[in-house]
Amino acid sequence: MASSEEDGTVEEKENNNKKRTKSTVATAWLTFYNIAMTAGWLVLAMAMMRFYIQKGTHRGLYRSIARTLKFFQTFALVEVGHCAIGIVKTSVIVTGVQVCSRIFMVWFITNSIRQIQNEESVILFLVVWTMTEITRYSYYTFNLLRLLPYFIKWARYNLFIVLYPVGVIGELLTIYAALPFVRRSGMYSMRLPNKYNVSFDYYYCLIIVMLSYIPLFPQLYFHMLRQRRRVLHGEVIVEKDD
Ligand SMILES: CCCCCCCCCCCCC[C@@H](O)CC(=O)SCCNC(=O)CCNC(=O)[C@H](O)C(C)(C)COP(=O)(O)OP(=O)(O)OC[C@H]1O[C@@H](n2cnc3c(N)ncnc32)[C@H](O)[C@@H]1OP(=O)(O)O
Repeated sequence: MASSEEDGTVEEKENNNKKRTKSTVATAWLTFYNIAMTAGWLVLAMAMMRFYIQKGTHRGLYRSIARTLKFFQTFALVEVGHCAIGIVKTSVIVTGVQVCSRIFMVWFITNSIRQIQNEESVILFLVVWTMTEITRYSYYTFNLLRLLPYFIKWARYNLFIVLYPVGVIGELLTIYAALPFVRRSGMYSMRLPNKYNVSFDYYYCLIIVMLSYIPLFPQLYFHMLRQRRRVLHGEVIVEKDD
């Protein structure tokens, strides 16, 4: 009897130790990841400012930062993994929609269609994304290190109120500007007849993507408003599971 109780205690201790090791590894990884992402977006911010100060125009700005942007925005896919394995308490769906829509904007719109790279709307969403990500990743970093200054917390949970809709406007105007080029070039499209007997029109796909902002964006925005109430005003929010 005594020995089985002891066994139970040993097992519990082992489990607790395993959990502690896991959470130390997870915290170390997240700290490294968030520092790297803050640095990446700071590099982008500085590159954009330097370009604009030196050239006095936004023309050519996208090309000059394209590689760094593609790298850091694509690397954000790791965040979907963080949610999936449970090391951050965030919905896989909410994070997945946010990250995938950004990756789509970078790779399948801005990077693929040279003719729209100098649109003002591209600069609009780039500036907004950069401000958001510097704030967001530095918030996570300082939070993990338990050194969070109030102004970063305030910025994380207030700036999005304006930046989120402005970013969406920049993204939608960019996709809209891409439509005529996509229609004319027939890019990423498959017309019948072909050996797969499949037809796909990227032009209509982009229109569907634009329309999908109508149901999806409010969900992300209200999610952030709930997070804001929880973090800044201490409200207890019961979120539905994925
Ligand atoms: C394939 C084609 C797809 C086409 C789809 C088309 C539809 C698109 C509609 C979508 C439109 C999106 C537009 C968008 O791109 C525009 C912009 O971004 S504009 C710029 C403004 N943007 C923002 O402000 C972004 C706001 N969004 C986010 O912050 C995140 O993306 C979001 C996933 C929404 C964040 O939600 P989350 O639940 O993570 O909130 P919290 O930050 O409060 O975190 C909750 C807890 O998790 C901890 N956490 C999360 N991540 C980390 C991390 N990396 N390291 C450490 N800890 C982390 C966080 O600390 C919280 O923990 P605790 O509660 O303990 O404090």
